[in-house]
Amino acid sequence: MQIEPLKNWGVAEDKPWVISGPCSAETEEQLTETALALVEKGVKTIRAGVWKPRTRPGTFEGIGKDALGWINNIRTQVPEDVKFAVEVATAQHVEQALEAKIDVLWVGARSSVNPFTMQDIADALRGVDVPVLVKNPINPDLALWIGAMERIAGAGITKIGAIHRGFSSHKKTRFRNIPSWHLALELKREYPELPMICDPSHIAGDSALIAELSQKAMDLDFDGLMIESHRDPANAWSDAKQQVTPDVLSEIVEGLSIPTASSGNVEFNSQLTELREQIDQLDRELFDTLAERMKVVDKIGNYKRDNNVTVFQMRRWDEILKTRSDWAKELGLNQDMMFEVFTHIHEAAVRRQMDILEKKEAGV
Ligand SMILES: C=C(O[C@@H]1C=C(C(=O)O)C=C[C@H]1O)C(=O)O
Repeated sequence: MQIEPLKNWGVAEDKPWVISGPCSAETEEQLTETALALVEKGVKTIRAGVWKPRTRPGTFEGIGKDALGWINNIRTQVPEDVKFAVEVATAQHVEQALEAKIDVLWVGARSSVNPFTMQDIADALRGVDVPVLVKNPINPDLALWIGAMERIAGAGITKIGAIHRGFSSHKKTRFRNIPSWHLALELKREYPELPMICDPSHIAGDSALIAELSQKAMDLDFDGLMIESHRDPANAWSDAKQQVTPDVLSEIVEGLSIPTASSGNVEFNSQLTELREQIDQLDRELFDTLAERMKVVDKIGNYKRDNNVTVFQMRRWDEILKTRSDWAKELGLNQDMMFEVFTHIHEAAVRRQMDILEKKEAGV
């Protein structure tokens, strides 16, 4: 993918690039009042949901094309450098948004999940130069997210960015969509130039968590934030719980501490090098220990094979999870994290023992 660095997009002079505005454009008055209040607070990119993909039919599905006209009326009341962003989900949306000279388009999570939809959107974008932001698909599938962006890039768009809005999960957590930050970080590792925007509103589902998530995004070196705001969140026609007023939005942005990816401080850098050497040493020991553990797993595998005993041992596995969880607690480690680590280790152990068994079955 050929990706133009964010500094060349002409949208964000400072970090973070703040994109804010209502979940849905509801009335011209609501959109105008919200947008003008945001511009007054220094927001340079206003978002507005014009077409709304909703889970159930019969709920408000967006104003549609008329709202694009409202945006153009607002343009006459704000400085020229204020940009407008809308979500597009079909080729027709793209055509209408481009006709209305919308500055930034984004593709939502319910569209990026579908390669056919993405291809239709990409085909409609061929030959134009407009920034396109792609939200992660609803399920935690990094390849699908990358594939969605590749289709946009394939149409010749170079101003491509990713929006991390969290992932649907059956697990009940304090978030509406679980962040799984590691997927966004992995994307950044693969495409270092790719601008990364965090959407704390959809991760949170609750306006009270937005400040905390925005700070986390800054600490993880995200380039921007897309935050839903509304002049009167409690009476919003969609996503009422997660929208904030322009005043609160401004407080959140003002309250952020923006760390840089590196420091010019010599003392800091030498300390960092020393501590990283310690980490290298500890990781090496961790690997040595894991390799030792796998040798024991192999021995057990051989015994199981010779004695016709199943590889997977439920009771032992249960006991391991309980004791390791207690150890994690005792050592101040995150129990969920240790659960995940051990699940992977166990999976690898079972696979090794299965290989041993299969060799027997194949008569090796
Ligand atoms: C190593 C064994 O085999 C499997 C792997 C385990 C492990 O990695 O600790 C535990 C139980 C088994 O499902 C064993 O039975 O002890």
